Amino acid sequence: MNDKLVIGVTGGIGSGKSALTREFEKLNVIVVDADVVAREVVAVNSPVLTQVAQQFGADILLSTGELNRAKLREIVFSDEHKKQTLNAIMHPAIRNEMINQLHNAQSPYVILSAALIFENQLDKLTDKVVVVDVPETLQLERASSRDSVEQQQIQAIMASQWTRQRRNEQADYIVPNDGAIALLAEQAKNLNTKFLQLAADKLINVAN
Ligand SMILES: CC(C)(COP(=O)(O)OP(=O)(O)OC[C@H]1O[C@@H](n2cnc3c(N)ncnc32)[C@H](O)[C@@H]1O)[C@@H](O)C(=O)NCCC(=O)NCCS
Ligand SMILES: Nc1ncnc2c1ncn2[C@@H]1O[C@H](COP(=O)(O)OP(=O)(O)OP(=O)(O)O)[C@@H](O)[C@H]1O
Repeated sequence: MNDKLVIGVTGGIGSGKSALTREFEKLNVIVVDADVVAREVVAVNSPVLTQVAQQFGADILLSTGELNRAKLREIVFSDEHKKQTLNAIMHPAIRNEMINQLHNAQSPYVILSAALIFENQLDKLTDKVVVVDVPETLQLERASSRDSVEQQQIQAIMASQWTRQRRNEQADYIVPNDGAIALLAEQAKNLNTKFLQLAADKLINVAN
């Protein structure tokens, strides 16, 4: 993405992307988060939410006009075709808004955090990709306790994402997250030093 260094952060559901990017935010790095953008594009009365309601029926909306996320999650992760329908509506809008936010970010480099970086070829927007890596059992445990969602549903979501091995093979950097959260802070600090250098190098290369 032109002269600005973009670092992707990815990992499966519950791997700890948000936990890691919070540490980068503490170092004043701007983070564009796909899950946050995915909520922004379906704001009440937005065109994307209208399309979702047209496809999935008006009862996918709560009485407040907001998206009933739990209901849509149950529908799309038990029916591949419906998931593809939702992805086709939402992913282009998410991508456009993420590009917009990356352009506007004012920090020496910017982070793009998304579970589906490789699946959706969002790595075309990034210079390097960090994979947050945990064993699948831990992913399942952490995601289901965070969201109070049955493990079976988390397993269905995991099955719709790349495997741990495939993701790790594509990584430029791997951050293990099977230890304490404090260890993430240390890893973020070390990577930040590296990325600031890469950002400076990129600026010089673009100028020449
Ligand atoms: C189905 C929805 C409404 C469920 O909402 P809910 O609040 O329960 O989950 P949330 O949005 O916090 O997502 C939790 C995690 O599920 C995984 N996930 C979400 N959507 C997808 C998807 N289409 N394919 C694979 N994994 C997904 C990601 O790891 C994500 O971090 C929501 O996930 C959604 O709008 N999904 C489509 C948009 C999307 O693909 N978002 C992922 C970022 S690109
Ligand atoms: N090292 C850790 N030790 C204990 N709990 C952790 C650790 N890292 C993350 N968690 C917890 O695990 C859960 C999942 O982490 P987080 O929300 O950062 O994952 P994520 O990759 O952003 O997930 P998603 O793709 O679903 O958005 C959270 O409740 C978080 O507080």
